[in-house]
Amino acid sequence: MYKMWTQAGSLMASTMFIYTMFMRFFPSPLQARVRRYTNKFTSFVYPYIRIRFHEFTGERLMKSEAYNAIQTYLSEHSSQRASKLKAEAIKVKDTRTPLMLSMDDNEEIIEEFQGVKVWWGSYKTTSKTQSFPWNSSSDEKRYYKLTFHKHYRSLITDSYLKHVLEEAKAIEMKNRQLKLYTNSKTRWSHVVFEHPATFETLAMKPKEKECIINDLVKFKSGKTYYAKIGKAWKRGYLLYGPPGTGKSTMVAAMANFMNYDVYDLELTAVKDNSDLRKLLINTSSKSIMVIEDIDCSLDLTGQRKKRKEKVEGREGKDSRKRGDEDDDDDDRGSKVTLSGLLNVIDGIWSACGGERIMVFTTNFVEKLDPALIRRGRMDKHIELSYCCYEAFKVLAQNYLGLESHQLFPKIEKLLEETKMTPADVAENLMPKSLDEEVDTCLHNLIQALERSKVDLEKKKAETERKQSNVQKTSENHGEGMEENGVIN
Ligand SMILES: Nc1ncnc2c1ncn2[C@@H]1O[C@H](COP(=O)(O)OP(=O)(O)OP(=O)(O)O)[C@@H](O)[C@H]1O
Repeated sequence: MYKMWTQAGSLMASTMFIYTMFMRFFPSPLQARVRRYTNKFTSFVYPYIRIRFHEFTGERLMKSEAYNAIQTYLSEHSSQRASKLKAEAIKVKDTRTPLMLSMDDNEEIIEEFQGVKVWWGSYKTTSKTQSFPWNSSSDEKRYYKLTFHKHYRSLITDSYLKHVLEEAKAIEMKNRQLKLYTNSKTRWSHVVFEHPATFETLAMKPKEKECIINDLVKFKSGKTYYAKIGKAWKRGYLLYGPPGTGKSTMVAAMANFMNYDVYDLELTAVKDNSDLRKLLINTSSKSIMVIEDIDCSLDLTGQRKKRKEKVEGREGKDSRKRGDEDDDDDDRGSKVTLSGLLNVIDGIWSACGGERIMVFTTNFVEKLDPALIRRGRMDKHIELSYCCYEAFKVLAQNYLGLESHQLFPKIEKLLEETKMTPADVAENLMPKSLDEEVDTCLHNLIQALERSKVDLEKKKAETERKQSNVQKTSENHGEGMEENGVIN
């Protein structure tokens, strides 16, 4: 054994010696020729192809997009397979972004694509840059190396690399942080969008929910379809219903489902149509543009109304209130008009990049100008209404983890007899203390529903009483007039 190691050692030393001599004393044309033959010989005995993807490319050393994509792809795939990983801590800005794990230096992973094995390795080279003898620094250059059998050259270079790039794009989309943009005058500012609402937690009839989800899915995958029919790749949704029925929650669920940024356009903060145009030009695709309470933001005569504060203490509305106060001065001279809004939506907003959703929300659909909500602008009209039994079941699951309970039939009956918004149902279901029992929460809801039923009956009786009074008065009035000979 010892003898074998000694022989191997001396063989290596001789090879190194010959190589050094060769590099030193042989003329360079001869060196090139020898290298060419060596390469040919190596590829004959070593039938694998190796491709390097360097981190920086070009003269200006731009970060290579291919390298980034491979890093993203391998970070997803290597975390299960590589034995040594390193965490890309810089990418972790909040808890929503998954920790990016990538292969450590000199690590290798093997994967199979259509039954063909490929090897990925992560390496770095260090070169010394020396401006002056006393001032030298080392330069680290990283690269990924892909190795595969030369027999599968076209499969790997055509299909596999395309697959890697596409997967990387999808992973990036999945992991990207959504942003919530809000406007002031002509500028957008943004914060990270972290609303937890999803379609699973949204309380509404399952069939209606499924219909909306299918519509969104169809829209997302409709790039070629929209191009074929010559229509801008955009879709409008009108969400209407009483306060607290989940319109804002649905916008958040849509954003999370589609993985789109949200632009919350506050029209009352925009000075005029020209500023509105500037704002809308500065929006990106893969986004949802929301105009909440459109009936309060825009007047059909072209004069803007001051936004009314409807529901105090609602999530996300406090900041808007503050925004209104800040922009009071601008409010006086603002002139965003309905036609201005329509022109911008149909013109610039449609023309600058696809994959855009526009959402209007309102409590009073009947107040809106038909031009604003006609199909083609607002393609889908969705009514969000008072809590039905099916919606209650979603809330019971969300808030109490309950699928069924003996009190459910009673609640079902009460929900049919009264009108309570999902917001109020949710509020009653929410445990008031850590140790509050599920039964107590359901009883709280039952009591609230019973109170609401009594109120509703009282209101109904009151309206009926008023109506009959009006009828009586008009009858008496009529009789009086008949007596006076007005009506013959
Ligand atoms: N359909 C729903 N599903 C789940 N939660 C809901 C639903 N509707 C309301 N909620 C709850 O009530 C709160 C208020 O709802 P939301 O702001 O979405 O109502 P809205 O219809 O937009 O009201 P407004 O018309 O006042 O803007 C939400 O934070 C959410 O917790």
